[in-house]
Amino acid sequence: MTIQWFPGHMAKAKREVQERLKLVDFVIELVDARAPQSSQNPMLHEVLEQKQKLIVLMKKDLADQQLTNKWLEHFKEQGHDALAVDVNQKGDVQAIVKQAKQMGQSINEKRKEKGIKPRSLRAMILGIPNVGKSTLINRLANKKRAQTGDKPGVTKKQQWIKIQGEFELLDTPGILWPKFEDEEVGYKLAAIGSIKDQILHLDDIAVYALKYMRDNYPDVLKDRYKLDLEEEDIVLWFDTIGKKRGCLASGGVIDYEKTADVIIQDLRSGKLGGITFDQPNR
Ligand SMILES: Nc1nc2c(ncn2[C@@H]2O[C@H](COP(=O)(O)OP(=O)(O)OP(=O)(O)O)[C@@H](O)[C@H]2O)c(=O)[nH]1
Repeated sequence: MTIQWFPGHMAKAKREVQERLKLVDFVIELVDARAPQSSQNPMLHEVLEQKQKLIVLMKKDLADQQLTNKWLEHFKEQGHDALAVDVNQKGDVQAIVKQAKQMGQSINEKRKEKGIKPRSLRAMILGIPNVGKSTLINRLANKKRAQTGDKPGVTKKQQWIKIQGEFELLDTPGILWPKFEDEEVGYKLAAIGSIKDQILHLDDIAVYALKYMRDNYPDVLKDRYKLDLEEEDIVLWFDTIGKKRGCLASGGVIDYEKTADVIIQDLRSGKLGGITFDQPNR
């Protein structure tokens, strides 16, 4: 299933999340480490009200490590607990459990001060499509549970899962829409695969990504694609990349669509190294 975010769907998603928020003590907000700002839901803070949250920057293995560290500092300066993870690293997943345990303890201490009996704390995972919600639930539960997929929009069903005796996690994550008012944010989200490829043209996404890399990661383009960055005509960049990667149509002409696809797949799979599209304090 792929979600298309029409106003009706957005209102329904908001309502569902608000309902389920009543059941939990804190939330684990997932953002994509490659675009920690653009991959936040625009109104999450409003929905959360006073609820404590742990921000988890997912897919750190695909992001620029230096910027990930800056983003962590940035979120901490804002008073949030924040962590960056690669779900394939057990230690990273364990760090979430440890942090959640600490949050639970501090919430329980506050309860105690108010004369409320401490109890096992409950949490839910929230995030935009394809950020890694189901994968993280699976890893935390240490089981193959929720269905996961490469395409945005594949999560269902509901139950509590005990996480190492430390807290209880709602089996179904809350899915919220990404930001899409701003065109540049749209390109960033498309580049990292958070919105459907059909919404923006593949070649426009590739052009956006190439220009961003020219400005922020020039060495990647020089090393990986041997591009002449003095050359301003992006079509010639496509020619170079297309030729190098065998993206040819009949008659030996460059297939630009195929070339765009190669660029995007290289980017999303991490073949170009860690790339991050949002910079803190910019
Ligand atoms: N490289 C990398 N890939 C990850 C990581 N976490 C998740 N993924 C991949 O991201 C893709 C999407 O993961 P899902 O768990 O299906 O994402 P979701 O947020 O549940 O998606 P929806 O069901 O669309 O809301 C999958 O291909 C995962 O393997 C990570 O830390 N690193």
